Amino acid sequence: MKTVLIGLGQAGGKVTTELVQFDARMGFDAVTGALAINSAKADLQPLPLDTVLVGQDRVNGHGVGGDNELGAEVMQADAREVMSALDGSITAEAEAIVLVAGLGGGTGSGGTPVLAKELKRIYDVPVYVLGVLPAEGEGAMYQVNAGRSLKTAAREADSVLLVDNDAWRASGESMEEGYDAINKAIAKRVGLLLASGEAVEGVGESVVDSSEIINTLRSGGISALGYASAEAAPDAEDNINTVMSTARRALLTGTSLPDATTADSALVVVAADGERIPRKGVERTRRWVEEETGSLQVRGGDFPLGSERIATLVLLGGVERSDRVQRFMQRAKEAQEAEETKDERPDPVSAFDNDEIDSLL
Ligand SMILES: Nc1nc2c(ncn2[C@@H]2O[C@H](COP(=O)(O)OP(=O)(O)OP(=O)(O)O)[C@@H](O)[C@H]2O)c(=O)[nH]1
Repeated sequence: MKTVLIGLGQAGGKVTTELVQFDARMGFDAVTGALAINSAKADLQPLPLDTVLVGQDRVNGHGVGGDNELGAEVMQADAREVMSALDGSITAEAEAIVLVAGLGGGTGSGGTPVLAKELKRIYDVPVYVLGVLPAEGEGAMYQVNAGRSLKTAAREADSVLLVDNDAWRASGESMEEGYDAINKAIAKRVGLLLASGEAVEGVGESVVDSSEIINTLRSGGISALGYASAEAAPDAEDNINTVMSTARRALLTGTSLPDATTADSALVVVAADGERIPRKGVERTRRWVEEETGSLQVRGGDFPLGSERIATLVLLGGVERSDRVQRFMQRAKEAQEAEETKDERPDPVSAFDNDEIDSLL
């Protein structure tokens, strides 16, 4: 899927850089343009990307300090400049735009829903958000920011693919130490998904294409991505169980959003040397994912690659009713209640079933 990436805030810029580098290293060519946006000049400087500094008149290049309302305001005020910087990158070949951000901070958290809304007004291609949820141990401000940003982004974008910062963190590592590894894990998984619609070797009926990713995400709301890999035998017939077991791990333990298994739709992608991919295994896995997620809209296909390993991706669309998302919204609500004496902001937990809540926009 030909994709334009836009990284917002510090986390957004770093994850976007990893994605661009992964795509180039693998020779996939799925990323057709990339831009980083921030209100903090120092965070933009090290990035090997085109950049736009927003909010200079308000924060003078120093960032918004975790204030996501200010993050939303500066993005709105500078929207025209951002849109014109993007103009050259979003060419006719682009099939999707992906906004990448940490939802717990200020610039990325506030700016992402604003920019998603602006982009949707102008472009016909889907606008997705790749949003990082704060880990459980991060402070109350991060949880509240992420709750509000997620609610608004889920409404404005076509889908918000969530990565929980607790999901791919090695045990014993601090959050800061873990960022590099988490960002690489995100880049590999999301990079493979984007490239799976770009099959480089071999074209067949069973090969996944971009429309299957788009259709899987069409249910809107929140999505999640699972991944697992294993050594593959040379004969496809011998890999049926391997495909099943990698899919099981991808969904149950290797997912970007732990415990989110109730979904409206799903896509299973099996990536490996085409000769090693068992059709029967893909089909059996597709049916298993149907049972596990309760969805009747489960697609499946191959991604032929020059690799002797089998990597299985499970993309889930419409996971907002799953326990995991509800638990996060509860966490955001509790964090907000703890601050309520200072702040009268509304309750983010009812995000998906209560219109009384104020969104960011
Ligand atoms: N996965 C990952 N998460 C990160 C990284 N850097 C920050 N975060 C998370 O993102 C959230 C903070 O967002 P940032 O991107 O740092 O904030 P910002 O958008 O730059 O906003 P301001 O600094 O307030 O202007 C927190 O939940 C962090 O845990 C990173 O490199 N990788």
